[in-house]
Amino acid sequence: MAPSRTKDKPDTRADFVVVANRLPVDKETLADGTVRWKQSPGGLVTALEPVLRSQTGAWVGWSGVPDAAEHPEVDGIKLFAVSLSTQEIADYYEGFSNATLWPLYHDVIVKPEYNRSWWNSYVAINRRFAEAASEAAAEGAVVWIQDYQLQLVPKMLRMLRPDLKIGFFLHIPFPPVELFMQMPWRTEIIEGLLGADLIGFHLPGGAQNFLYLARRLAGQATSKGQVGVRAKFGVVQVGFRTVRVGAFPISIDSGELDNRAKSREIRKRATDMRAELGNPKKILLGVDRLDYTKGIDVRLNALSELLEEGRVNPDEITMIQLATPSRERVDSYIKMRGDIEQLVGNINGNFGRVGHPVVQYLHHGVPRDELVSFYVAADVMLVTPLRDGMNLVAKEYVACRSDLGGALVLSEFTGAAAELRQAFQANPYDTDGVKEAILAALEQDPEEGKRRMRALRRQVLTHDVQRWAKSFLGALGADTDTMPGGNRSLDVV
Ligand SMILES: Nc1nc2c(ncn2[C@@H]2O[C@H](COP(=O)(O)OP(=O)(O)O)[C@@H](O)[C@H]2O)c(=O)[nH]1
Ligand SMILES: O=P(O)(O)OC[C@H]1O[C@H](O[C@H]2O[C@H](CO)[C@@H](O)[C@H](O)[C@H]2O)[C@H](O)[C@@H](O)[C@@H]1O
Repeated sequence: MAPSRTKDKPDTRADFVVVANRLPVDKETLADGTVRWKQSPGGLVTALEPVLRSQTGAWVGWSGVPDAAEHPEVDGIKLFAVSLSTQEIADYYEGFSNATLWPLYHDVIVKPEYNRSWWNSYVAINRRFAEAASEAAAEGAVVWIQDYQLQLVPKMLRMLRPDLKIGFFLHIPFPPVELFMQMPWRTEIIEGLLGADLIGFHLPGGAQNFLYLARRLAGQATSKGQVGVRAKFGVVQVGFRTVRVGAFPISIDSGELDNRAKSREIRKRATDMRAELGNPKKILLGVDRLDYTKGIDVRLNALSELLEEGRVNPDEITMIQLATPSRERVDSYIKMRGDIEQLVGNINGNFGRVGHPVVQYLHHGVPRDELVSFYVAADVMLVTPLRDGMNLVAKEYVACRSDLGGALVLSEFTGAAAELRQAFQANPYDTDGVKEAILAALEQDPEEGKRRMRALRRQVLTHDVQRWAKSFLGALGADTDTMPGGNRSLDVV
């Protein structure tokens, strides 16, 4: 992706429009006042950017900073910026989206805050996104709305533009009824979502939870059978309209990543990295936004106990934790950062040597090629969320391992766990279980490791993001003939 210059709002309407809280690029103003655009954080953008590039479409979203109304141009994608003020970012994004909905939908790992002025802002900003989408969409266009920040947009947009085909995809878990019922504006949210023609979740469980709540809160007639994966959709009857509900596990551009990871430059960089780290026997790796859902503390606590018990030798391992800054003004994130950094400090204080910290922790993102080199270099990938909608990092690691090396430790509570069955899976709340999974990954027999990695790669390479988009958009009734791939050829040794 090469963001180039900014321009006026695109003057033609598009037949295919993605609406997401974030644009694929964030605006950054450097100390000398120059402006540059860089890829936005998170898996939603990683997944959708190649999909939109393969279609001629438009993307409606926010540029990540206050009061920015420029419309950057990215690889031919028309970008429609939605401007948010500082107060709106505090109320709609940091408040209702990330201190109410995010924890409620992630098993209330921290306590959700229910604040009426945040809700009012959420309604107002959802209306602004609906108006922007309406402006961007041509007559009869397909509009694909993304994620929890925009759950009211489907209904608002339908009222503005009944001619459109409207899809909605939720990138995070959809909670069970016992938790969702806490939400003071629960009926408004269910009715907002029901404005779509098709509502997608990563897993059948989320779809099932939604169907139950549509029946209970919106009083709609719904199907009762089990929802399948990319098949056997649920149905909600809303007056004369039929809304379909399905499970579509998201993925990555696995073929592209597989090729990139095989390049000579990446291989060499991975070898150099190992040498820079002092050629440890084993490299362990964590790659996450710094978020309390990701269970960074889970893996650090497990590692700390293994070191204390002498079951892992600190001279033989290095753990690298990349932690991209995220939602840094939200209280729970501020506290968690302190907790994680203290844990890292404790491990290094107790088990490190001068020139050899056991855990190398970076609180900033690294360039994509550097990240890919880390994946290639790592012997054990640690993915231990307490809850995660999918977790693309787990799939990226697998896509980078055409050498069939490496081992994946994976929390059962990620969406990815349903597909990556040959990973070393563990319950992140069971510290002993996580320790056993880490030890098993560190000590795996190389032939057994190859067998596992071959099976993981078969799943990731045949279920890529193009297939995800094609299955969702096909079910929505969009024309998917121009979309590439969906069933890339296997390239496993
Ligand atoms: N370039 C780069 N990408 C990163 C970095 N850290 C995380 N990512 C990407 O961010 C995405 C995270 O997606 P996912 O695991 O689904 O978790 P999410 O953050 O909750 O969306 C993946 O595509 C990662 O490759 C980094 O340091 N550099
Ligand atoms: O936009 P931010 O507040 O900086 O957060 C980044 C994104 O985080 C979340 O990502 C989710 O989507 C991934 C792709 O489907 C999925 O793998 C992961 O489990 C989710 O956590 C969030 O849902 C996005 O809206 C944010 O842009």
